[in-house]
Amino acid sequence: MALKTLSAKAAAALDKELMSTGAFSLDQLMELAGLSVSQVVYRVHPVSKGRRILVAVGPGNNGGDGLVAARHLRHYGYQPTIYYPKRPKNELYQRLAKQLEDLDVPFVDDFPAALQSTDHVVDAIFGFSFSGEVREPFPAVIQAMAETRVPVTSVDAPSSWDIEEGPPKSGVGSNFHPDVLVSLTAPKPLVKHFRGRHFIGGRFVAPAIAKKYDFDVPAYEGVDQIVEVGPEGLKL
Ligand SMILES: NC(=O)C1=CN([C@@H]2O[C@H](COP(=O)(O)OP(=O)(O)OC[C@H]3O[C@@H](n4cnc5c(N)ncnc54)[C@H](O)[C@@H]3O)[C@@H](O)[C@H]2O)[C@H](O)CC1
Ligand SMILES: [K+]
Repeated sequence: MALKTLSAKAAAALDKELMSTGAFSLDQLMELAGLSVSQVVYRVHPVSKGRRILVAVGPGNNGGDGLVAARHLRHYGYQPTIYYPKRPKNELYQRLAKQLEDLDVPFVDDFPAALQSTDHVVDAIFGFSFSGEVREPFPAVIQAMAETRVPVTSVDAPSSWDIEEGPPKSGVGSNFHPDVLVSLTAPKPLVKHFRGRHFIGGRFVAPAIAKKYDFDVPAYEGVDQIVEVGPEGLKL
């Protein structure tokens, strides 16, 4: 079954609908999104491959997913480190950061330096609301993720990629190809340019809503919050 995708506009509308007529709160959706990300990391990078996970956190909800994932990873026995250069005043993000501080998760200022001593990177900088050229301080971070040999898992989108068109033709991000992608609820059109391991997460969409937005809810198994998309497409 070929993958149906959600444009940036449709993904934002779906988000809004889930939090209005769908009766979800943002905390709930973010918790489930971040839980999905943590399960993907556990699947592709078990603790035996190294405990150190560097999470690059952006200023929006994509970053919030990264903070939640880091908390779950800490409880699974990993040692997450957070790079969070633009911290919004918003209460939700402050609470997520406090929860990590209470678990003694370190926050660092120098991303390239932290990259020297990590086993895996989670890219939670930008998701479906990214547009235009990457602004400071993130160009050097994207560049470091593009150049490193440490595997990178991107949350919802490889940060700096255009949601519809994929990697920029030149400049920052044009050479960024993460190893793993976790699409939340449904893949975005950029996925046609992605060549790594691809998972769908965000197990919270009712069938009627998926039908309205014309995407497929994958066949999640048991207690899994994620499904890997094989070369043959989505298992339904
Ligand atoms: N329904 C779901 O699947 C859910 C997904 N979630 C996650 O939320 C993000 C989308 O979050 P949003 O807050 O709308 O935006 P982003 O995090 O993608 O980024 C906005 C943030 O970034 C800044 N920004 C935009 N462009 C640039 C740029 N060129 N340079 C620098 N900064 C930029 C902008 O100003 C904002 O501050 C989705 O992808 C999922 O990961 C939810 O967690 C739950 C529901
Ligand atoms: K991302």
